[in-house]
Amino acid sequence: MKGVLQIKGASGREKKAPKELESVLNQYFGYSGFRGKQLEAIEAVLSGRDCFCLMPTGGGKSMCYQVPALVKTGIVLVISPLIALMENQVASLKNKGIPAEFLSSTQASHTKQRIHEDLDTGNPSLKLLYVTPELVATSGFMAKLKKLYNRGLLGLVAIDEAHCISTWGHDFRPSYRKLSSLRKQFPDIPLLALTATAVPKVQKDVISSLCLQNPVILRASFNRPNIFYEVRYKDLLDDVYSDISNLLKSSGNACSIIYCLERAACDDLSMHLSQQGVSSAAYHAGLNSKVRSSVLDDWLSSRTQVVVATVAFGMGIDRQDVRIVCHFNLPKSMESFYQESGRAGRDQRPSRSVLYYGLDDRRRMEFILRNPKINKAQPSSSSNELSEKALADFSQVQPTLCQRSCDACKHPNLVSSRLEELRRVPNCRFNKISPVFQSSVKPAHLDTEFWNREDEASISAEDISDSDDGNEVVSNIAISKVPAKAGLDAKFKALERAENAYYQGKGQTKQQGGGLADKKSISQTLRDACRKRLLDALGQAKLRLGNIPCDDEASATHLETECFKKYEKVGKTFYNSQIAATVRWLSSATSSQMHDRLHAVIDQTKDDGASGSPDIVPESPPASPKIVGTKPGETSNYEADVKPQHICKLGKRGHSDVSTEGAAASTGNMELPSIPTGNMVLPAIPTFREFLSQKGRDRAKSYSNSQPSGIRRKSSGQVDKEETSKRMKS
Ligand SMILES: Nc1ncnc2c1ncn2[C@@H]1O[C@H](COP(=O)(O)OP(=O)(O)OP(=O)(O)O)[C@@H](O)[C@H]1O
Ligand SMILES: [Mg+2]
Repeated sequence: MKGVLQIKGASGREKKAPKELESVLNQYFGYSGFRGKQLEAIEAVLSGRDCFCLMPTGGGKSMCYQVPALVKTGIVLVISPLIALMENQVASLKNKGIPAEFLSSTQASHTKQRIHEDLDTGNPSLKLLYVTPELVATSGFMAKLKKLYNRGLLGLVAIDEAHCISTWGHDFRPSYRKLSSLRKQFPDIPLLALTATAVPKVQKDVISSLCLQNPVILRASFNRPNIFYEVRYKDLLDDVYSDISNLLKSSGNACSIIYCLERAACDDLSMHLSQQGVSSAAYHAGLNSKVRSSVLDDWLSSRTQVVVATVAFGMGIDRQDVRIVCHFNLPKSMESFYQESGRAGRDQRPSRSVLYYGLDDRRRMEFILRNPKINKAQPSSSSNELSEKALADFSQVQPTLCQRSCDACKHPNLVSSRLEELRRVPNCRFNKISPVFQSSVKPAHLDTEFWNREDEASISAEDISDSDDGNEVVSNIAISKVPAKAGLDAKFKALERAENAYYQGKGQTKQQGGGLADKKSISQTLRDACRKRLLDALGQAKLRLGNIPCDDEASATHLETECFKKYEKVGKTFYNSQIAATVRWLSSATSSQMHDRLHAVIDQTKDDGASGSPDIVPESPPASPKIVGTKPGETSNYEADVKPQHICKLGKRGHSDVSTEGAAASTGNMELPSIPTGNMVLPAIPTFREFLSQKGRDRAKSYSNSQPSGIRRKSSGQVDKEETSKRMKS
């Protein structure tokens, strides 16, 4: 050891000047300064206070107890849920010359003995001891801790991944419950609870379950600005395996993790990737520990580029330069998604999260979450409640605007058109549900590992343009840049380029310059027309939903003003798109969503019976992400099933925006067939592609597109009804 600072004095309060702490950080870890809430957490525990520290994945929570271990008298006991996590941290600390060990069933008995002997001495050399919650629960080990405590040698107890104590958390571990006695057992030793969970309910639960006393509560920002979030739609891809292998190849050997729901899918995908020349290996609990260990070693040392794994891989894996995290299947909750995707870019460098969204996957996940027998970790007594909770968590995998740190915000129209395609493509498939969701399917077939770490424990239309005139450019895309026969992909690519150019070039400059070319401005005539359009859609919605106590005119004005305020500086292209998105939203919103979005108008109607005015649109949206989606137990009709979802990170503004739903937007006033929803016939909204077609027809009369949508798709070579039905049969 490089000479741990020798502290004289009792183990309770040992305050250190920030400068001193920084020098320890620098000396042992080579970092120049503290991140996030590290310093506050360290100071809290050094002053003898309990502390609840919430920092994002990769935020540096470990440092909150590692630095105190170097400046505090006695041992820091770290309770950690995974052996692999402990192994990693201990190895890394030892490399830095810091005396650390872990105790677990996997340790050789002579190693355990040596550790115990050291603990028994009057002056243990150990500074950090990592243990599992299971071990802490044993009377033998508790007796040992008591001895240490009585001798003034227990300096701090850190509970890592503390959300595991909460049944509301995404990683509940029953053994964590036993940690509730720590506060009583060691009354004057600071307890430090660390987690990256973003759910307030879980946070409260952690604090109360651990009986933290008057804790210092620290919450760092959860934004991960270096991660770009993107969703790809399986149902729109010809070959998802090729797509994923191209993604990985184009990243140039970047270190990556792909998460799959099932073990077999890991093996299968890994094999495909290897065949395509991508260095990959599968990792899941079905492999023996030797194999898993060697897969992990190879990946950590860059001999393998990609690990294709179930969730058994990851918690605590500290590889800083993971550039891509893919979800081959939907994660089970927003929290899980945040945690798993958060394994990318721990070095703060630009990284990607790519989620492959499949409609079958969604149904599959809902099935699993509803089925307590598969959901192994659920205590039987509360399985229904937890199933509902799990489904509610899953439904949170929903839109939230993040201001261009995700595909929906950076390429709204691209996402819009894809979502639109998705909504229309697999119509027939929705009616013939994938066999796995039929009641005859036996849960046992699902070899999933998404829930817990048992194995480890036992062990958007006018559109964005690159010219001043959105219409012109969109037409150009439709006519010249992308030939009529070009594949959908080529169109998407062209759109992507146009969107990029918009943001990189004039679009932004203009925005910053504070002026819009006249042709981009939103005229009063346009606004009136849009308001009328919204009014019609609102009328339809009220017919469908019944009693919504809002004044139609006021509500339409309210919604139109929302769209206008949002895009007045950007121009009519975005504005139109947003209006179309809102029309779409009206065609599928539930009563509660309507109440949510129109609450200002509804309240006003209730209060004074008067119509609302545009000015009642709140400038600041609600502080917490709003869930916009199918609630558990809600209808699973066509609209609900294909309800577009995409994942955004928690926004920089810390709020969601209902209009993100508008990522499914399209525009134009073309005649299109209506979309049946239940007993209702809803107003049809043209797809973006249809919009392109319309524009092309108007401009050059060369982009004939008057056939029904199914035939057009076939000509585009992307989606073929016959093909779809063939796929269904096979
Ligand atoms: N102050 C700092 N400056 C630079 N890098 C840091 C700093 N503190 C920690 N790190 C590094 O950041 C990486 C992530 O740290 P750590 O594993 O503690 O994150 P975490 O918050 O525990 O994440 P997770 O929730 O995934 O466990 C580590 O490699 C760590 O060395
Ligand atoms: Mg950690």
